[in-house]
This record gives sequence, C-alpha cells and structure tokens, in this order.
Amino acid sequence: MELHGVRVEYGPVAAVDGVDLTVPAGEFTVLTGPSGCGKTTLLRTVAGFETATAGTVRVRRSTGVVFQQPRLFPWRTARGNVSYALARHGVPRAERAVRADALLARVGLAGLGDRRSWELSGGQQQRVAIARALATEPEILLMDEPFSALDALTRERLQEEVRELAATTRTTVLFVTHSAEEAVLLGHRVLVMAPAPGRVVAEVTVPFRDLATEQLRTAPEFTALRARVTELVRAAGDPAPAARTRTA
Ligand SMILES: Nc1ncnc2c1ncn2[C@@H]1O[C@H](COP(=O)(O)OP(=O)(O)OP(=O)(O)O)[C@@H](O)[C@H]1O
Repeated sequence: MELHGVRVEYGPVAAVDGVDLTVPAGEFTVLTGPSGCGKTTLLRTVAGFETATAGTVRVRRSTGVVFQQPRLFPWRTARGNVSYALARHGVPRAERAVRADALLARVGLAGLGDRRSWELSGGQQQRVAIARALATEPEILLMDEPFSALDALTRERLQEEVRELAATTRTTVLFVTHSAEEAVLLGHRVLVMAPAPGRVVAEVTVPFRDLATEQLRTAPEFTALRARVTELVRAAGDPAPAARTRTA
C-alpha cells in the first residue's frame, strides 16, 4: 500500500496534506497523534471512503476495516456476519460456513458461530468484526481505534491476540490509536502526525517484534520508547513556533 503526496479536503479545509506513506507487506504500521491531526481521514482514504484531491493512493487488492464499534448485523449470527463478507467477496455458498468458522477460530471464537451479537461481549463482537475484515483476504487490514471502547482487561487481551495474529499470519496492518502504549506494543513502526494540515512529522522504529507481549509491557526499553512517543505526540499538538512567537 502506497500513498504519495496525498491531500484530502473537507470543504476549504485540508484535513491532511503532502502525506507519503508506504506500508510494506507484512508490516504493522501505527498512526498516532493529537486529536484532529487526520489519522482517521488517512485511514478512510486508504479504505476508499474518502477521495484524495491531490496525490496518489495505491492499494492493489481490497482493504479490510475495523472501526471503534463492531458494527455487526444484529440479526445475523457471528458466522452469518462473516459469511456475508465472504459472499460479497465471491466465495461460493457451499464453502462459506467452513471458511467463516475457520476465521472465527483464528480470532479465538471457535464454537461461538451460532451466537448473535447480543449474546456476545463487546470484545467478542470486535473479534467477529476482525474475522469479517479478514474474510476478503485484504491486502491491508485497517484498524481505527478498535479497542478504545473496550474495558482495560479485554483491551489488553485483544492487543496481545492481534499482535500474535499479525505476526503469525504476516498480516499487513495500518492501525490508528491515541495510546502510546498500544502504538509501541503493536507497531513495527509508529508514525506521529501533527494537525493543520494533517501530516506525518515523526517516525519511530520499534525493535521489539521478537519479544513476547507479557515481557514487553514491563521492559524498561518499552517504557522508554512509550515515553518518547508520548513526548512526540505532545510536541506535535503544540502550536507551531511561529504562532507562539506571534502571541508572545
Ligand atoms: N466529515 C468531515 N467534515 C469536515 N471536517 C472534517 C470531517 N471529518 C474530519 N474533519 C476534520 O478533519 C481534520 C482531521 O480529522 P480526523 O478525524 O481525520 O482526525 P483524527 O486525528 O482521526 O482525530 P481524533 O484523534 O480526534 O479521532 C479535523 O480538523 C476534523 O475536524
């Protein structure tokens, strides 16, 4: 997936401008930054929900999207929600149930295919949403703060599972979060954006991909890198030096 010189406007306002971003196959890239810096806009542009007014967006195959809310069809079962995505992807009817169950098993929901969304916890619903997003075998999985509506424990567990899933299946991921901890835990690379207009201002390479998640959270190197990302996000949200000079 490649973006070159991307600009997206809402009316007269450029939400993002001049963004170059390449996510190589198998890489987990995280976008973070202060509120309003264009993270969601960029993700939606890769998904094809927004149109770039300048620059190029290159996605070879489909994308799979997971939002903050699971957005399942409530009248369908977990299997039915995933099967629907398989159907839209052109998978023959006879194969859908087996494929859906395999996808549900991959996200830790083996045996729960018959449940409807009200019979699933928030974390389980979000797992169905991930299985559904993976159903189209997307070139890239796009995740927009997928765990921020979940309780802390469920969130931690899903972070660990998505980290393992991405590593074992070499899924290419572009992930938006406000959390420096989540960014450093999940990403191979963390990109920090600044607002007005939204652009990438810093890039941090995360060297922990071979470490187990349980060890990572308390490792001093992890804590230090998390603090660095927090500092970069804070700096990105500060008014530009020129503006500060004017008000001084
Ligand atoms: N539909 C829209 N119409 C007009 N302006 C919009 C629209 N969506 C976003 N914007 C503006 O574009 C800019 C970027 O918004 P975006 O939601 O992409 O930022 P974000 O970094 O994802 O923010 P947050 O972290 O708060 O979710 C903001 O200034 C926002 O107000």
